[in-house]
Amino acid sequence: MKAILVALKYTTDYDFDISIKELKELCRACQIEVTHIVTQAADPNKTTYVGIGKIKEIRHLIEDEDMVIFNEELTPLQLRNISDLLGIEVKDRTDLILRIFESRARTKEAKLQVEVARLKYELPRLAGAHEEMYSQQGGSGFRGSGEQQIEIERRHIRRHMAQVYKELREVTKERQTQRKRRENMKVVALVGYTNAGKSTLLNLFTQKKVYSEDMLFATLETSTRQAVLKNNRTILMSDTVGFISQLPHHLIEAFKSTLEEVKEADLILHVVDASSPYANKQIEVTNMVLKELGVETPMLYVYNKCDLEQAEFIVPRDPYVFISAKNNLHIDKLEDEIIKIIYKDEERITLYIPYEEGDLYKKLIRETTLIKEEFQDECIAITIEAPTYYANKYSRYRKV
Ligand SMILES: Nc1nc2c(ncn2[C@@H]2O[C@H](COP(=O)(O)OP(=O)(O)OP(=O)(O)O)[C@@H](O)[C@H]2O)c(=O)[nH]1
Ligand SMILES: [Mg+2]
Repeated sequence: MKAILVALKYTTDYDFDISIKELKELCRACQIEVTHIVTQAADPNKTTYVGIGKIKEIRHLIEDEDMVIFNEELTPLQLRNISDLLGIEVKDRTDLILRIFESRARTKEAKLQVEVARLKYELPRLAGAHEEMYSQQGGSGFRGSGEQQIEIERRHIRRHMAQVYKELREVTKERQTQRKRRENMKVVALVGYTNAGKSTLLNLFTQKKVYSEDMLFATLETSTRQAVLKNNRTILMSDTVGFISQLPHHLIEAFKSTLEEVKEADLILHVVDASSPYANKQIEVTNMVLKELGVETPMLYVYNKCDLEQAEFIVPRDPYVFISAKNNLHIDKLEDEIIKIIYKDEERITLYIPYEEGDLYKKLIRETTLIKEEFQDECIAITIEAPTYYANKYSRYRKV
């Protein structure tokens, strides 16, 4: 499929460049070939987004393209007017992002979340499409029945939406109960701009395959895996959907429940593509979305792709590490930092476990960090780093 892209340049040049580059990436992810990029330095026009002169210019450009794609979410009015004027399919940035999410969603929850976002986007745009259709068919005479038809469709969508919401609530509840069974394990969430390298890092830690690709939004679901750190502690690591500037609001809403896990994590690894010329901006966008979600979890900045040259001057934000997930560089240092942060509230205790209580010994080894063990006559003396409440819970083992 081929498309002409249309963008307004009314913010600073810098943001404009990022956003055009991303729109092209979004097209690539949708297998759409870009033939022209039409820009205009102006504020958005209420009725046609770009000026009417630009619309004419676009109309002249159209040859064998299938659609014209606008760089921002168009209002229902703009969408209808532009479609009328151009006589070709008109899409916007939100529609592209929704499409990508639709094609990538795998779990039931992600599918339902995207469906909610899609329905919310479509509902107010329904009228536009139909009015156009009916006016083409027979002019004003059909108007009455056309409006009736729209009302029927609207009601249908609303009913469907209520059904999807209900299903979504059930699925979310199910996942939340599963999450409660995570024992004593610490949870580390990978968060960051799309294509930063989150899935690559998760793979490295868990040695299991999570889909990773040089493409926007390769990951849509929060996939959680166990990883064993070098202090032998098992943690849970979750991968999340990548962020992007101008992420449609409906999508943030829809994905809120998935991102709830980020809120409850013990640590966020904010993965940054340090080779991107837009690294600083991408950090800001990600932090803004997190703020909107009310996330206050401790954060460690992970500047990834340090094997490549830095395209932008980066003043690292504390605390931070520079790594390369793909080339396994400085992962040791990253692990040290993770351990330092997530186990900071633990204390060192020595317990004397009688040989008969081998199961307790195994449990403690699994749940805590073993510092030293000594096989004595009647018991094993273990020095461990464990949550502070362990001292109380196992007080009877603190003396021989
Ligand atoms: N050069 C280099 N490339 C890397 C590094 N880490 C990841 N990549 C590449 O960056 C691309 C994106 O990696 P992913 O792990 O899929 O990124 P992501 O953050 O999960 O992306 P989304 O799922 O879209 O949010 C892939 O082509 C990786 O091979 C690195 O350290 N160096
Ligand atoms: Mg990913």
